[in-house]
Amino acid sequence: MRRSAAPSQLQGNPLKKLKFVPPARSNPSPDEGITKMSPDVKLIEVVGSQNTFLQVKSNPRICSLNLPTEGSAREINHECNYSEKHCSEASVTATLDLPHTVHPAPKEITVSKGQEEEEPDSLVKYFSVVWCKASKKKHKKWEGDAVLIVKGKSFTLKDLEGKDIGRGMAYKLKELEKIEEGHRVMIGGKEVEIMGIISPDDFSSGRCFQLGIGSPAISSSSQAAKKCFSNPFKSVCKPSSKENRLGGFQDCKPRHDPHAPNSLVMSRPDNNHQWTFNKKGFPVVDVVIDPHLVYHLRPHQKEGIMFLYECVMGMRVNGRCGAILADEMGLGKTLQCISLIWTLQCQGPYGGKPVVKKTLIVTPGSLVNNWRKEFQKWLGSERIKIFPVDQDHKVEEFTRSPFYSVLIISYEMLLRSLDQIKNVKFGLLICDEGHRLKNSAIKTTAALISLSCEKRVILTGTPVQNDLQEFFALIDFVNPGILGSLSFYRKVYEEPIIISRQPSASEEEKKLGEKRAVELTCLTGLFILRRTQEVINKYLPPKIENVVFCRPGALQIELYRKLLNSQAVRFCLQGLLGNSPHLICIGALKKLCNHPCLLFNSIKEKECSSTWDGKEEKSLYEALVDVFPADYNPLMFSEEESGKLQVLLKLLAVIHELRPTEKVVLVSNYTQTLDILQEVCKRHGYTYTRLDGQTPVSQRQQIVDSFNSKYSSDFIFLLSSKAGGVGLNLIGGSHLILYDIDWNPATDIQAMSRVWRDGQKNPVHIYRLLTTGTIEEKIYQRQISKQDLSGAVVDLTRTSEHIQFSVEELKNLFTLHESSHCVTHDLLDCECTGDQDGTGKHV
Ligand SMILES: Nc1ncnc2c1ncn2[C@@H]1O[C@H](COP(=O)(O)OP(=O)(O)OP(=O)(O)O)[C@@H](O)[C@H]1O
Ligand SMILES: [Mg+2]
Repeated sequence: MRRSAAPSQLQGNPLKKLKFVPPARSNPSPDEGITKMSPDVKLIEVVGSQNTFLQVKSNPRICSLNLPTEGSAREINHECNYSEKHCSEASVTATLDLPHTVHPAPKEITVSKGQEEEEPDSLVKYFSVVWCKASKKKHKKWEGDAVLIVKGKSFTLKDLEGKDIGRGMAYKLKELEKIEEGHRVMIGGKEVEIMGIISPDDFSSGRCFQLGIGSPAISSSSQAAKKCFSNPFKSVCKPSSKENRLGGFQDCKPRHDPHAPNSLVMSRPDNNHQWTFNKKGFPVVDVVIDPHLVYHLRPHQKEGIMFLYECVMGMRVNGRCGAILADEMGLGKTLQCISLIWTLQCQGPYGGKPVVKKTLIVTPGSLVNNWRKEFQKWLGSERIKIFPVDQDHKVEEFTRSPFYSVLIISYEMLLRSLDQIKNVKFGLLICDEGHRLKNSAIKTTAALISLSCEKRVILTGTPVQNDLQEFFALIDFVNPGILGSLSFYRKVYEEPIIISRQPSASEEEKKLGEKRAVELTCLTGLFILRRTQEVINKYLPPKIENVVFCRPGALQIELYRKLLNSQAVRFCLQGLLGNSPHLICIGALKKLCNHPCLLFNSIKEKECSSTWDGKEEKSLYEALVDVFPADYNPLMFSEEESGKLQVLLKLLAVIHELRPTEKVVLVSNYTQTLDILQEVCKRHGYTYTRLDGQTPVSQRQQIVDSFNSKYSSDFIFLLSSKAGGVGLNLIGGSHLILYDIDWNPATDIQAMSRVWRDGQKNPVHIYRLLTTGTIEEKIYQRQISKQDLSGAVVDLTRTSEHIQFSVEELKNLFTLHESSHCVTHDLLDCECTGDQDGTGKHV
């Protein structure tokens, strides 16, 4: 029988050959790497002010130092069961919150709901097929590969993007018995020829669809992935004499001695790699990391460099040279990349020829200078010539000069200078804080894709966690096409995974979704590496987290009640208004928690503005102004009006007095709040510096450096977390106060990581201020439960605008608990009555 070949048949039928070897994990298994997030918590009541401290000990070695309590506070509970109630186990293995257990393939799998209803118990079989339109022609022109699902008496034909392309019902038993290799059958106007059997496992994992996306590359790569990552030193290889004889390259030596003690030698390319990339037959030479760098590297960084090297060299996934380094904040992603760049620019496995000539580093504007400093710190100024683009150093200078090999530029500047940058051939592209590329439609992503550089690395401490489309965009950026087209990805991975997570999902749907998720993790795990802060804990000083519950001031309570009684809030609760009015209400309550004068300013602004944004907002503010004294002047605000501000001032006074050499980073999400905090600093004579969205990029590093310097006289660093938080090193401060709370725990974690990172010398104290009984406590509770659920990092840019609430949730949010000292503590069902002294005895 002669027949034309369908696309996949041109290279034989890979499906028949396809033998999937599950890739070894480059990450620790859940058991190895579980991060216990369960904090040790202490509640501490600050006597006199009735404010409550909840102390979270996140490091078991922490000494129980609690500054503000000295002389003025007593511990009221330390036996509460908090850690059990709020503990969560963080998955450290991937950016996706996907399950990590592989369930054995079920013998019987049902595939679609419709069919399941008709024939719940029937056996399901899967076949790889080719199909064409039905015709009487002897020699068929096969149009494509497909997957045939035979369930009971019904057939479903799916193309390799997972879409249904044909269905047939009520086949005779005789017909069904004949279904085997070479047999032809008609399905929905299509003629189908059976090519082979697909195992239930290959179907449920989705691997059978990978024919369409070049699975051979992926499967062969799994060998590379099997390499043990835990001991990079094992792979030290001697150059073989046979290779050295090849082409008379006997003199080709590694740049550094691969046999020296502690040398870090990169993996040697296997035969496949040599076949593809060493056509000229250069001798294979060991690539050895500069011992000067190795001396400083932490074990996880050595591992990370090996991983990056293998990825960008195309050793882990054939023909793909992208990687995502998603280590948590502060793990030294910069140093790992610098080591990679320095290595690739000087060395290579084939004849020792450098792999990369020029590297492009794209980073947020505030970090351009940080990269320059890190290069200087690790490599000095002589080894490598870097060119950071700033006001005085334009891209043209780089493009004109052969002198520089590394261009460091901000995302904004990249867009402006794209035409010039396109003229340079970059061998390596590094995108720092690359989670911003999660949207393939944005200009920056399109611009970077247009650069046609194959070796792409995304660095991110806050990878996209649960949004499968954003995940796709990041993957597709570093390794274009590896997950197939977007429509394929949606059908084969996203849809089954999402369906399986819905409460209404059937057992089969759950299993299928889980399988697909595992498969997706396996595929992407080859080139994604994520380690948690656990790995550097032992190098860092202890961190003590305190959650401080602050009683609101009298004016705050009165205004809060009024706001909750407003028509706008009532309408929200009745679900009567569209147009997200609840966000306006939430915004007003949050402002009020920070300080009533912020609310006053909003009311006045709205009064003056000729265009009202809507009736709802008007009704929200109505009659509020009457609560303020007639001569209220927001510029002369009183500190007593805000409970949190009062606590803050006490806290600052204690730190200043007891630890005069230590410095404080004071964080808010709002610039208006920072204005208030700045005014407070002035009033109390505290020296300060400030960085927010308005701070010119060119000045940021200088501000950071001067604060970090031991000669700095600044006591406080005022920081807008959203504007400039990512990537900054603020190790000059050892106390960090979060003045307000964000819906997204990742924003707060970002801020905390500014001080608790490598280089920090003092124990770090984190204080989170929350107004008791108000929306702030609710947001905190939501944060905790969110962490409980995902146990990992979530998308930083997700703001309250994206948050949906049910009416029930809104009712809870819009309730003021006036009588409770600490609603969070009440919810813990803790048996302590709150009267316990620091010795652990009830008094
Ligand atoms: N091996 C090391 N020894 C000492 N200090 C180190 C080491 N590695 C990194 N550091 C320092 O740790 C700090 C944090 O590193 P880096 O800024 O690269 O973190 P990061 O992983 O990029 O975090 P983020 O996600 O917050 O940007 C820097 O000051 C860096 O110089
Ligand atoms: Mg960084």
